[in-house]
Amino acid sequence: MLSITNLVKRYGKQNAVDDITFELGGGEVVGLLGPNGAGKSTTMKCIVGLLRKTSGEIIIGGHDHLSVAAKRLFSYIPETPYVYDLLTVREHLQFIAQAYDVKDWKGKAQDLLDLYELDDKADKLGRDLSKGMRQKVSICCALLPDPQVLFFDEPMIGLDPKAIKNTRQVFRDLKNQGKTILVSTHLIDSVESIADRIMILKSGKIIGNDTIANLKTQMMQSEASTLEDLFLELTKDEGN
Ligand SMILES: Nc1ncnc2c1ncn2[C@@H]1O[C@H](COP(=O)(O)OP(=O)(O)OP(=O)(O)O)[C@@H](O)[C@H]1O
Repeated sequence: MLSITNLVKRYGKQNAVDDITFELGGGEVVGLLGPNGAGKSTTMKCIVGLLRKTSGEIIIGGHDHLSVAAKRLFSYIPETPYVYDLLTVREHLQFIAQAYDVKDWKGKAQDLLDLYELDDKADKLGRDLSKGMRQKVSICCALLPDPQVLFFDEPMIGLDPKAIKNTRQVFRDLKNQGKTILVSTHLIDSVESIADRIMILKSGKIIGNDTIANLKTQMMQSEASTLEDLFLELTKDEGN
């Protein structure tokens, strides 16, 4: 469903994404882990076309990632939520529904507003929303068109505990519906229970790409007592 070949994104002399190649099969849920500055957001932004890649190929559902056909297939939840200042919460959902031609959108939008406890904020303007509320609106907008592929960049940051719990359930539901999901995070425990596979990015390179089951086997054979410890072990700098 997603195929990335030799992706490079250079800022000046620095390769923020340094020749990475990977695939996500249809229905696969993959966690993209890495320390600060590893290149997770840059990879995501290149995939969704917000940043121009330096080189490489990105194919979504058989289409070049910049084509309209590819864009119809996916939603992206950015690390920093962007909302329109002068649209209300409900108008955001209406806008997405009209842009993506979502049938019977009102009922679906209401379910999302209820799930994320935004119903009483539905008439608030974007500019008056807190960071967490913006994040919730961003997630609702991404879910409304019912895309096949979802790219979540640090989705839990800024959410309250209830919204985190709901988002975990949303992940499980999406997985059961056979959606393909790439979710970037610093926190392995936020994806441990739903991811089929974990990719570890460090200094723009993929240094680990394995199933949760295999990582757990590796964990037992090492000094690590949790996957978090194993992740820290794999990503630690030489000399530390
Ligand atoms: N606009 C930019 N100009 C120059 N360098 C950048 C720019 N954006 C990111 N970088 C650099 O690219 C590298 C990768 O950054 P990126 O934001 O993709 O990392 P990340 O893994 O998402 O980090 P975090 O977990 O902190 O969000 C970092 O070294 C960062 O300093």
